[in-house]
Amino acid sequence: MDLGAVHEGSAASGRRSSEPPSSKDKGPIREHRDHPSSKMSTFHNSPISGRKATAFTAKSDESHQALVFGPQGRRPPAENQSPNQYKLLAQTSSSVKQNQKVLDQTASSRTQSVVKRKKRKMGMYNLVPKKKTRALKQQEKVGPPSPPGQELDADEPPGIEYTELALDSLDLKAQEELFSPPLTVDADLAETDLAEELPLCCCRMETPPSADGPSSGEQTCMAMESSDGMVNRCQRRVLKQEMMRPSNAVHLLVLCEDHRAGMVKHQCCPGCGLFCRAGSFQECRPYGSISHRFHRGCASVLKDRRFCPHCGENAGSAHEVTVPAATSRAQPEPHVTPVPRADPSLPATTAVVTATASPVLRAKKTSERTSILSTLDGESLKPQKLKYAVRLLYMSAKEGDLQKVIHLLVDGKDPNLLVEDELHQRSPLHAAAAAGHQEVCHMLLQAGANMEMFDDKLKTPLMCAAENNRAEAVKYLLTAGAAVCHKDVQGSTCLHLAAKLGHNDVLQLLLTKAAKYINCQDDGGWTPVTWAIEYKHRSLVHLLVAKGADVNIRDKEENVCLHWAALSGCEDVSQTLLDARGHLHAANVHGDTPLHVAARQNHLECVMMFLARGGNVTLRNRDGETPLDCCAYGSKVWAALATNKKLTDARRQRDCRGETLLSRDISRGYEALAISCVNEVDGEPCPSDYKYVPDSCVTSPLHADTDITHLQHCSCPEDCQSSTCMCGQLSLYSWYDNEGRLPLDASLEPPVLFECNHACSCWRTCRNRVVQNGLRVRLQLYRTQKMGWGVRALQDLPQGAFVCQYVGEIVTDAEADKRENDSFLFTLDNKVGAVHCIDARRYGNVGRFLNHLCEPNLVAVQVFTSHQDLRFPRIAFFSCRPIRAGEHMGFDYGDPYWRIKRRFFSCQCGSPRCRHSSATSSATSSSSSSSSSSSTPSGGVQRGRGSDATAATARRIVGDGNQMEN
Ligand SMILES: C[S@@+](CC[C@H](N)C(=O)[O-])C[C@H]1O[C@@H](n2cnc3c(N)ncnc32)[C@H](O)[C@@H]1O
Repeated sequence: MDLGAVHEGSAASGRRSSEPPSSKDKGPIREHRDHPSSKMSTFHNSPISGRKATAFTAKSDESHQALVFGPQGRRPPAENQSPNQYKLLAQTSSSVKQNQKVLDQTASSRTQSVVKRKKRKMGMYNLVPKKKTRALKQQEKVGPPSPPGQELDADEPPGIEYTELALDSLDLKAQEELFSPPLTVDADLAETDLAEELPLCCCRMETPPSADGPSSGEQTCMAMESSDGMVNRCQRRVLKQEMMRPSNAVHLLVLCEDHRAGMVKHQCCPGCGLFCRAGSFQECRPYGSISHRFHRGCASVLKDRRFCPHCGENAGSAHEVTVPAATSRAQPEPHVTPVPRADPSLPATTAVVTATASPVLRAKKTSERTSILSTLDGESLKPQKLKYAVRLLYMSAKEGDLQKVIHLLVDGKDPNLLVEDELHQRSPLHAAAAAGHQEVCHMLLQAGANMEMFDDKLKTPLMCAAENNRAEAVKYLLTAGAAVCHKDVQGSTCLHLAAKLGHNDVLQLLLTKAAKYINCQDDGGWTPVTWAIEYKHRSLVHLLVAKGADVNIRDKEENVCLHWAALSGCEDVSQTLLDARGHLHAANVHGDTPLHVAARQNHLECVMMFLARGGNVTLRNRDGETPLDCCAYGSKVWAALATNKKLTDARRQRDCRGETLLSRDISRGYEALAISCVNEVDGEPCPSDYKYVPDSCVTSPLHADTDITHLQHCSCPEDCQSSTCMCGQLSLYSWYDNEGRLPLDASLEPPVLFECNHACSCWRTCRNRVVQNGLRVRLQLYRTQKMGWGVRALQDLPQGAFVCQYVGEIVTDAEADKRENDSFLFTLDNKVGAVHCIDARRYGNVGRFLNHLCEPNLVAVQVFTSHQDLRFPRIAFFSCRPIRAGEHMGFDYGDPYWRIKRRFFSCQCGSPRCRHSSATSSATSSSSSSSSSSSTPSGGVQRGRGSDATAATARRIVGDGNQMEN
């Protein structure tokens, strides 16, 4: 990952193209990553491209539940045998005699049988399900024919020993698979896999001595020497009764000590059973000086390929050897060298088998009197096939061949040796985990495999499983306790690998144990979510972010996740990152913001998204470039950025005029529509010396009549949809038209309205309910030039529209007189009982900001809704003429108000017909002062008293209830 390189190489901008490489080009990121950072498409040197598929078709041999170690294709296990025993086969002496005829069979028939019995291999053991023992016993009798030379007499005595290893104790999925029919072998198996199908010789195995056999003194060696077409039988006496054979294709032989030694040295041809010690034969030398002898026609054949019948190496590499008969016995063993034992003190993780370091065996110079068994049983023999055996274990683990793995593990093969495999040096557990063979992993762990072993790339088996999307294997290894904290050579954890490769299920599994490593940075400073973003694994990004991935962690180039999202052009990912508080204006070491990167990459959607989320088109990087400078002139990205810049500039000019949004809703959500507050005049903050309340309140009991039985109500069965509805004996009918407007006659006083209420028979949706429905008009509180705060409409309003109420604290007249500030007092006087006022000074709604207009566009109307106590009408403002959006709204405070207030200030409504400006007030002062106590100007409802409470002389004009007296 190198945004700087992309930055530099951007074709869109063309910038930096002539510049020498900057210091960032030599940064640790590039050095470490070794990726072609000049191109976006090859951004990471991802293991995706370099990784070869390692998943093979899992092979499953016959269905098995228990493992029975016995001769191939021979007998089912005896049910009464004890588990956990591993014994070489015993064979009765009668069968030995019968086996004599095997020696006459041709080599070609051997190889054919090998091909036919693909799953019945020499040197391998069968797995027979314990529960199927009886059934298989019958099947075996009528089943696949035994190979030539291995046919059994129907009455063959049950003298063969079997050993069972109970698989049902393992509780593995493998049990199911073992019962399933064998899978077809993938035609694309690699050459090495083909080789693993081949049988191996069993030159170093022997049976226990048979009690039924002849005594040693009675028997001569059964070995047959072949020499250029001539076959000679050995005549030496047999000292030991243990039998041997080079392969299961030939019969067991009782041998003299000389031929026992020759057998161990692989001098007996597994194809025909004849010893190759003179004449012409093939010699395979798989590792250094080890020699495997066989006849040309006895090579194992599989898929038209020929292999050494001893070890499975390609027979093409075997050499034709000719040994003169006379010298054959005296020929030394030049190719055999001692085998050093692996140092057990060395840690398993460091044990690597290579061709050059492969130990080879020099067979013990045993005398004929030395027991070959002691040689066979001796540990010194084990490394002889070390490389091959370990590789076989590795390949078996890789292929998921559970039988073979178990066999090799039981045979003592080390599960912790690393094996060279294509690009890697890995342990069998790495291979099994990478291929997703959960049951093989389990078996290897049971055999002592190290779960935390590193391969040559410092990857653990868990990493291999994660990298290859092996969810089951990952789950198993996590359950088994595999550590999740390890880092490979690039500093990647298993989380990085899964995120990079888009392995959703694996990532979810890993997060259950590795959540605390979710923000772990690799050698480039990248976190798992960074990789998921770069490779556009959207669901993984969402998952990681939801699990707490920090999207603002800086990599070594100071990029945050949004830089990478901009680079990959993922608009939705960008959105997710911004929602997770990603820094849109974060600058990397080049000063580039995500908007610079998106612009340079010509990612229009990202650019538009960033702009929509507040991206700053004017920020400059270290080269002085804005995002506009980074994109191609005339492109869509350029157009989007240029348009945004124009709008931004215009807005800034407007901002210079000073309109500032002080509150998006002064009602704090209490009104159905938000009421914003702006100030474009001065620095006055949003009014805060009162509490916004949506309905009038009291601070001392008023005992309003809220008795429901006292309510006038309509008895209309449905609702009062008609303006002419006269339902009931009471004159409760709708003043409102179908649009909810109040038809007003400017020449008449506004009526007192009685809206339908909860005592009515109509529905709550009835048309005669407008004021009680609350605010329905978009209003704004704004700073006026000369009248302090004012209210304006943000929409056009027709005449008769309900605008808002005058809400405040309902107080008695006496209480009102005591109040210091009378600027927000509104008198409620219906000449019924004691007079009350609404004081919006301490508690109020938007109505408290309505100013006086000499040419008002609002009129105050008394309305009763939930009660009809005439002392406490609601004061509702309706538009008395059409109002344009942005128009200042106000009502006429009334002349009595101004007769008091003009001593302190004059009207600033600015109307050409203003009656209370300084100019007009002086002209009218003399006349008004003489008539102040008797005048009853209509329309004014605001109470005026003067700013000095002690000088208050105001008296209320009771009149029609809409006027006030001073
Ligand atoms: C109910 S408040 C209106 C809101 C007020 N403008 C504010 O800033 O809070 C009444 C006060 O507004 C001012 N006012 C209202 N109408 C006015 C006008 N036409 N000319 C001058 N001042 C006015 C006066 O100070 C008056 O006492």
